[in-house]
Amino acid sequence: MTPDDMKREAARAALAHVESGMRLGLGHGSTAKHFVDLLGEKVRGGLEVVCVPASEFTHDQARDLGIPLTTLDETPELDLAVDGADEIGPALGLIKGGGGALLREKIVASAAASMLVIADESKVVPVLGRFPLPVEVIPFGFGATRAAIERIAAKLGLSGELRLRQQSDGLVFVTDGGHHILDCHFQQIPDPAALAAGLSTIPGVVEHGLFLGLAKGAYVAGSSGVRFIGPA
Ligand SMILES: O=C[C@H](O)[C@H](O)[C@H](O)COP(=O)(O)O
Repeated sequence: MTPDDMKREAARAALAHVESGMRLGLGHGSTAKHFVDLLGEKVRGGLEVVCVPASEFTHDQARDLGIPLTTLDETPELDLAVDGADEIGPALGLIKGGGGALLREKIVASAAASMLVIADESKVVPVLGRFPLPVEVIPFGFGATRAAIERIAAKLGLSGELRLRQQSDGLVFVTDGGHHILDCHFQQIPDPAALAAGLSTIPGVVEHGLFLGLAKGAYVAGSSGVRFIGPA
């Protein structure tokens, strides 16, 4: 099985939680894309759901598949959000935002009664932080915001490069919300809750990619099949 096959199998497992009448949040990324594809097949077969996509990309994919869409303005409460992750750590703590969609993903996940993560086995880690933590920042005051993040990190004993995300053409990456992303190469984040609390005090930080206490379970696919990680 290729890593892409594994992602699809994890997505298929999560699909078993979807019932007619549900209001769903759809995440972003290569694993979430499989979920949306499979959901589209179910919708063509008669499943009735309404969905809030967490990115413009997912919106267009779902629309093209004929999946009924809504917004959090029309439908402020969702039953279930299904999304990928860049890392799955202890207690289902996550790093997300590798694809730049962390802000809308967190808004969508927070509006849902439950969030399920879908991933291949490579995403499961003993300590978060090997994947650079994406922090979404307002362009105004960028230098001051960056310095504030470094100070908060240093207080927690964290160091490493804070890299402004760029596209492959060298232009600065801009999120769907019009913000920039600083990828923080901390390597290890032993106390994610303390870092999340610190980052939330910085005015120029819109949101960060630490998803703590949001996921209720994860379907993780490896070469020997799919396993479920539940709450500790
Ligand atoms: O911003 C992107 C999201 O948080 C993705 O869910 C995350 O990066 C995982 O993406 P993938 O499924 O492509 O590994």
